[in-house]
Amino acid sequence: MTAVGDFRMLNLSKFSDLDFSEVLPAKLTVVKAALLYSGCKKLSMCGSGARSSVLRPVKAMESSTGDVLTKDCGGFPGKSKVQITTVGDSSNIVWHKSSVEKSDREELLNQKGCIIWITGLSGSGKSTLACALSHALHARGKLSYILDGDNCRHGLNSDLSFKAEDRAENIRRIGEVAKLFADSGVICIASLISPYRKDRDACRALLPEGEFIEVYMDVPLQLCETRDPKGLYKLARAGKIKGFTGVDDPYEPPLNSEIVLCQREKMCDSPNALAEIVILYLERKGYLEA
Ligand SMILES: Nc1ncnc2c1ncn2[C@@H]1O[C@H](COP(=O)(O)OS(=O)(=O)O)[C@@H](OP(=O)(O)O)[C@H]1O
Ligand SMILES: Nc1ncnc2c1ncn2[C@@H]1O[C@H](COP(=O)(O)OP(=O)(O)O)[C@@H](O)[C@H]1O
Repeated sequence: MTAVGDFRMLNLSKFSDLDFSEVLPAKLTVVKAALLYSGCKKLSMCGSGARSSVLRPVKAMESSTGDVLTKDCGGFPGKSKVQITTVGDSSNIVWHKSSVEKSDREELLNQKGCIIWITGLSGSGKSTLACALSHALHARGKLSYILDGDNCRHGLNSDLSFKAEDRAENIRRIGEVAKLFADSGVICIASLISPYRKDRDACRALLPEGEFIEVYMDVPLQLCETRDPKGLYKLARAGKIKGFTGVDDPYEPPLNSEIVLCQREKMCDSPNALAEIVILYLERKGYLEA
């Protein structure tokens, strides 16, 4: 990391346990407050104490190509060398990097951000597992958030139908949102049918190796149909819902899921027991500590 500009480097690791409010002038107390609030022990901070009445955190940033971006998040005027790019249909855009990084947030939360992607037929127990898992993580002091396909279709994805390209867009959007949650340090639980392998794998590719954890609810269609808590299979069989997954629309089972939860008639583990399997995986992979 290259530091730029006129500033003094402060290393929080030296300050985090000390109370400077009595010995430092007011300007530096502002810095201390910003540092402590960030909770990031290795965060290097700098401020132009001599001229500014409010010290702002500044950190040098690098573009993906390695160029140093001198634009700071505190709005300092001065020369800026920025990387202007085009992504999809968005042209002339610039990636703004924050001085508080994923690792800083993870340290604050004492966990690692990741995505638990639960896939399976309607009625296979995705939402039930997502709730049990979120509850169990909460009980351990771990922050999680559920992105449920059904729920997202009430807002973010209410413009999408169940035809293949709309399902793909549904999955893409949830994947992108889940990626943001993971970057925030949260354990993001995405629970949606996501019937196509290609779409799930595209979401996996958005994250660094290991951070996308696919959980396959391996439950036979017949059992899902017997459960039918919303009566949707009955409507689909009666021809009143067209293109229902498993009935007249495809479901492509994952080939290499990190976790497969196999449920058969009269051989179903409780939702809490299934959640424990996922938690054990997270523990072993180090996701439940920073
Ligand atoms: N045609 C069709 N096929 C499958 N499911 C249907 C359909 N129409 C409505 N529903 C209801 O929508 C829920 C699935 O939404 P998802 O966003 O998870 O689906 S997908 O990932 O885009 O395939 C699904 O919820 P779950 O039962 O929780 O899976 C259904 O309640
Ligand atoms: N582990 C389980 N054992 C037995 N029944 C379950 C289990 N998980 C879920 N169920 C039941 O199956 C039905 C479908 O569960 P749900 O979580 O809504 O599935 P999905 O979100 O995949 O559609 C519900 O009636 C739920 O109570």
